[in-house]
Order: sequence, then structure tokens, then C-alpha cells
Amino acid sequence: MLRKHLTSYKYAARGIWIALRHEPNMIVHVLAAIAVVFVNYLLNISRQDWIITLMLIGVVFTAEIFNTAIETLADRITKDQDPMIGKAKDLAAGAVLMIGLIAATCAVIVYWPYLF
Ligand SMILES: Nc1ncnc2c1ncn2[C@@H]1O[C@H](COP(=O)(O)OP(=O)(O)OP(=O)(O)O)[C@@H](O)[C@H]1O
Repeated sequence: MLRKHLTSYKYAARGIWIALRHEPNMIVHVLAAIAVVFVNYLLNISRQDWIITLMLIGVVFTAEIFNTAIETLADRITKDQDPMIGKAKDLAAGAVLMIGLIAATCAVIVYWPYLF
């Protein structure tokens, strides 16, 4: 039971590693996350603002990993041009864009009082 549970952590960690190694967008997200942590220290933001920014980082990473999973499945189904495959990939990419825009907006709201 415990061994099975630990094995699933191993597979899950492999999933994160695959996304980092094979998804170029993940590198952008990692760099953005490092920048956010750096700015947080620089501005000495509150505990609540740390939690908000870390949660946003987590949600963006999660969306990108799901996007990669959907792209991988779609490519396994067919690499030929197919409108439904295109739609599925656009939807997955749209989800990443959506949370990215919201995260950027939240970053402005969080940092604004520390800057002005
Ligand atoms: N098999 C397909 N059939 C139809 N359209 C496709 C197909 N594969 C890709 N597309 C279109 O090309 C776009 C980019 O697909 P691709 O698989 O290259 O993703 P990507 O650019 O690697 O995405 P990401 O940057 O998130 O990794 C899709 O959003 C979709 O509109």
C-alpha cells in the first residue's frame, strides 16, 4: 500500500521532470517564477502576498503540465492535420494563456502598493 503510494510519487515527479526537459514554455515559466521570488524578497512583501504569488506560480505550472499532457495525447492519436486535434490543443493552450494573463494582472495588483 505505502510502496504503491511512494511509486506514484516517483511517476508524478517524472512527469514534472519530463515537462521541464521537453517543454520549452516550462523554462519561461521557471524563469518567471525565479523572478517573482527574487522580487518578493526585494520588496519584502507580506506573508499573504507570498502565498498569493506562490499559488499563482503553482497554478501556471499546473496548467502548463496539463497542456503538455493533452498535446502528448493528441499527437499520439494523430500527427495528421485534424480539426478536433487542433481544437483540443487550442483549448489547452488557451487555458495556459488565461491563467497567465490573470497571474500577470494579480502580480500588478500585489506589487503596486510596494512600488507606489
Ligand atoms: N494535428 C493537428 N491538427 C490540427 N491542428 C494542429 C495539429 N497539431 C497542431 N495544430 C495546431 O497548431 C497549434 C500548435 O500546436 P503544437 O503541437 O505545435 O503546440 P505547441 O506550439 O508545441 O504548443 P506549446 O507551445 O504549448 O507547447 C495548435 O494549437 C493547433 O492549433
